[in-house]
Amino acid sequence: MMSNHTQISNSEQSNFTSNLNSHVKGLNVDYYYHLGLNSTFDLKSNFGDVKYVLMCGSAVRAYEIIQRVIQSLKIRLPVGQTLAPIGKTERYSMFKVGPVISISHGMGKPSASIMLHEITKLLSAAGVYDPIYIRIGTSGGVGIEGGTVVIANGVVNGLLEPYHPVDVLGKIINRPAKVDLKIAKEIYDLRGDIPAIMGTTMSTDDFYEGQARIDGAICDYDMEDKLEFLKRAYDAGVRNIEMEGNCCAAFCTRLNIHFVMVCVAYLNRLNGDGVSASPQQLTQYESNAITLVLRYIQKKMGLEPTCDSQGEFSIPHALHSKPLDTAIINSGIEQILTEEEKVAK
Ligand SMILES: O=P(O)(O)O[C@@H]1C[C@H](O)[C@@H](CO)O1
Ligand SMILES: O=c1cc[nH]c(=O)[nH]1
Repeated sequence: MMSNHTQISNSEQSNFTSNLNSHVKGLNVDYYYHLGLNSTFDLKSNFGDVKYVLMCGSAVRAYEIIQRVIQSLKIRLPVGQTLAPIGKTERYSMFKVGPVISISHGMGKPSASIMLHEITKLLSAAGVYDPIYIRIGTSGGVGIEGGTVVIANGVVNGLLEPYHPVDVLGKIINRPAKVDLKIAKEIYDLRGDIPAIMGTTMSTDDFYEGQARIDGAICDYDMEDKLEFLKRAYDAGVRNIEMEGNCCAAFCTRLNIHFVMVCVAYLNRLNGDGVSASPQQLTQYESNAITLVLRYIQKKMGLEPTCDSQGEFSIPHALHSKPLDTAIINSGIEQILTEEEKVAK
């Protein structure tokens, strides 16, 4: 069932800079404080060629994504150079190769919103004209199986409304949250062997009560209430639930920036709440969403799509999950052993 909230936003080419806060233009120095950068850096030569801004919650995934970008766009780093995050990394991790930025936004809308303000001002100062922002996330599926990628054709908040409410000067502004349907459809058409659907994504303010889980530390409803809500969401077109999409969509809609969201489902929330898939499975699930986006970028850059659904690079599982019994203290330095290393010992 298609969403009631399916909407098209954004023109073919968008000069988002003309929509930007005019106060910023009057600043001597603009500080992108949480990125650890400011407008006195040579932004034009370092960021002027950016076209794609890939966003995700986790810093580890941002690194994985940029590694996969390097491979799929066949970019060769200058000999002797390795990839390093740009700016400071306490809050976000940002990487750039060619026309692609991969940046983490942390968990939840407040964190995502700060990153969006700062990266967008930075790109504007760098002279970037028409960027495409793509959130590559994880989510809980509603009526779909783990591993299925949902390309959002609409975004709603936890009240099932197609807005992102923002508190400004003591009042709530309900900003419309739209996705670029043309790009979303183009990505969907590249799904090939990857299980993918288009559907509405619900963005909540919380992982537990906000997503109708019954396994949080607080829960004032029962299983029947939970399923009633999830079924109501399903009937409204919702196919997955995450925590940043409506904020990103509303931000981009307000500035006329192309925005799409590609989130893999970790589980079917109609069957349970706990994320019980193995680290290997979760890596593969995340890879599905990354692969789809890389296929799109390859196509736009006139390259043969080379990404198979297994991914060409994956995070060592040890980075995803560090079982307690594999952590040892060695001369004061904590080491995490992989299964292979344990066997070797
Ligand atoms: O991009 P990620 O995987 O961080 O997106 C979802 C929404 C929350 O940030 C987080 C909750 O587990 O995952
Ligand atoms: O159920 C889930 C899984 C990942 N991220 C979410 O926000 N919810």
